[in-house]
Amino acid sequence: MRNSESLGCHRQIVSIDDVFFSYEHKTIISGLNFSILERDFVGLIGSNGAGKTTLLKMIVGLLKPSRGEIRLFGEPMGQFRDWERIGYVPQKNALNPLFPATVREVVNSGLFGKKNMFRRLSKAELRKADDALSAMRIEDLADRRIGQLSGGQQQRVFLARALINHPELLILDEPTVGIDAESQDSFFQMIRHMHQHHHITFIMVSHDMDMMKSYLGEQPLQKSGGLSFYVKHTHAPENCSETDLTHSMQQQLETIEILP
Ligand SMILES: Nc1ncnc2c1ncn2[C@@H]1O[C@H](COP(=O)(O)OP(=O)(O)OP(=O)(O)O)[C@@H](O)[C@H]1O
Repeated sequence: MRNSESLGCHRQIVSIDDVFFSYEHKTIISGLNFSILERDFVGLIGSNGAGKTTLLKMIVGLLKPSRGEIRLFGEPMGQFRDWERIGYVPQKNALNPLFPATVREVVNSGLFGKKNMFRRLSKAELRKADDALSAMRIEDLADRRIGQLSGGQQQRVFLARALINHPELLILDEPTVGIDAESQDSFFQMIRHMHQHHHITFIMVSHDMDMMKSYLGEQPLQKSGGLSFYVKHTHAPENCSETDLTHSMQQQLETIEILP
């Protein structure tokens, strides 16, 4: 784990403390320690089956560590309730063309969390949905069925869904699988822009070593089992206070406009 003395004024967004995870008797993650700081970009790399998705699922509370603790925004996972602060785009395969939901319905579903899916949306919520659609430049697809879109278009829809609550932490599990090289480039460009200008903290799993290394450096910051963590972290000015940073982040998020 990184030395907390060297962390400046950046808050810990995720801290993973001596975490183990097993499926039945097979140990997948063993004694993992890692901290993710505000505005870090963490690239998670590992071979098939190394445990990348398992780790992300633990961070978003879908799986529970067999041992050890994960804290989110300083709170133990069991007490954490602010799930709208986290956007998660799971690994996916292309949707069945018959999947009935429209793009707008999929994006809106990001607002519901654990609340009733069938309630009416308020005007403010509808505005948030419009903002997310236009940030991803998919307004013109709003009434199309998501199953009928290309892989790259579907990926934008899932990103819009994850962005609808203006998350502070965005977690992406292999977001460009099945997307052509040109669309992958523009996707990564968009992600980099969001990291640099909108101060979102990222955790991204990808098998695209070239992209990861070009943005995050040649060497991983840490290795654990089959997982390698490549990290780009931003340092705040020496004299900043936590209050200043949080305030400036809020201002950024209020005026979020994603694309360069
Ligand atoms: N529900 C499950 N029950 C039992 N074993 C599982 C389950 N889900 C995953 N595994 C196993 O756990 C290991 C880690 O899986 P995980 O999906 O985390 O790997 P990954 O690093 O994300 O791989 P990939 O790069 O292929 O997506 C694999 O060996 C997998 O077969």
